[in-house]
Amino acid sequence: MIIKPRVRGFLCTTTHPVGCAENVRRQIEYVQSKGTIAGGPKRVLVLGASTGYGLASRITAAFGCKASTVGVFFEKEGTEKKPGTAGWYNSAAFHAAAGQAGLYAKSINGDAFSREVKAQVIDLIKRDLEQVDLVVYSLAAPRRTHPDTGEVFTSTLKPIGSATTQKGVNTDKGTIQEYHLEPASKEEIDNTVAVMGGEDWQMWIDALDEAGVLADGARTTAYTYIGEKITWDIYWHGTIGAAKQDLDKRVIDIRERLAARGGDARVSVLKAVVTQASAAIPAMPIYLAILFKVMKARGIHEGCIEQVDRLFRDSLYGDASGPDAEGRLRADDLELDPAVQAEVGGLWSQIDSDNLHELSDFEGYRQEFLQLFGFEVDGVDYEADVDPVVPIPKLVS
Ligand SMILES: NC(=O)c1ccc[n+]([C@@H]2O[C@H](COP(=O)([O-])OP(=O)(O)OC[C@H]3O[C@@H](n4cnc5c(N)ncnc54)[C@H](O)[C@@H]3O)[C@@H](O)[C@H]2O)c1
Repeated sequence: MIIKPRVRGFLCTTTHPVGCAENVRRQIEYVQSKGTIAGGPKRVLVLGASTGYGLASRITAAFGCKASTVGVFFEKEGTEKKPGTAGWYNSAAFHAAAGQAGLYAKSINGDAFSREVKAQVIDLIKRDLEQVDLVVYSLAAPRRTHPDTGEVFTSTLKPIGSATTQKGVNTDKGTIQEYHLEPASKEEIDNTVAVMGGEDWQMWIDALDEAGVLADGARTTAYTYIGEKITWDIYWHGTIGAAKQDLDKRVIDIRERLAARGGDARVSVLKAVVTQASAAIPAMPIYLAILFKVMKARGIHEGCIEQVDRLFRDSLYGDASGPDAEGRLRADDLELDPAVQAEVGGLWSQIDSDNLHELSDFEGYRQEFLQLFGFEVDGVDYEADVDPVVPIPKLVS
């Protein structure tokens, strides 16, 4: 099959297995070029391990720390007629590379919010690794079925308190538009917290600890975004921000639980990057396009792998950058540099459809977006026939 990108809004409905594999190969190469992470974990569970920050975490753990990894994700396999999801192909490529490097890697494809998947993971750890030293929580999901009540919660991306009108880019047309968003209802806020807040993270740690599969000194981290004024209306002060603030509350109990045996729990703040999750957030694509322009000009542009590699080396397993006043680990320092934010703010206030390409790196954003799905990756022959059926070795069903 010859596969071309088919983009609809913030989704690309096709994927390219070879391009996805190449993305994974490059991330591995990046981490290897930085050398071994001293004192890194040896047995790691990554929840949300197939794309974005979770994939980068799995790659950093495996190829930076030589860790055995268990990955959990929710992806679709390709068929003869239809490509699978990018996370499927990324995971197939990760498993192949880990196998070649002699690194243990097994994955579970299923709903991480469910009790069944938690039990499956615990069985797998008991059988193969005994315990884990690090649990990375990197799920980003639009909905969650509650394991106790069966209730289905759907998250929304809305402001809280008052309506907001935000600049955004129509990614199909490449034009700037104003987007009006009504404030979320109490129920919408609660539902978003139920999906993206810390309850499930806490359920995971409780279940793993009760099953005795957390090693003494085990650590866990969940990822958050805070950003600055430009995105606060829709992010930190909006429904998704409410969910992220729930992580900040839950981490205290989780930390106390792990500290009893010398372990630790931290929320880690990462910068804004292009992922399937962030592409869906209003105002994020245009913010990213401007941010890319500013950070690339200063030579400080970073993607998922650069961020997570730095987080592991400097904060999670290093002491170059300790917790902030709120106890969070930070890798978003370069994005939040006041000079960077001031420049982004200046461009933001001037941007319109006519100067979009001049004042922002919209082309860079568009390319990174397509690369998430394996397209526009250098060195890949997109005219060549490709088999969309790619097995994931060591997938536990
Ligand atoms: N993208 C950003 O700019 C950014 C910035 C800072 C923090 N973060 C945070 O990083 C975390 C990961 O986000 P991302 O942007 O890498 O997202 P992503 O969409 O790239 O990855 C989401 C992962 O979750 C998995 N997943 C989704 N639903 C699942 C389910 N029900 N069961 C099992 N797995 C499931 C997917 O398979 C995938 O592996 C989130 O907490 C996000 O808020 C993202």
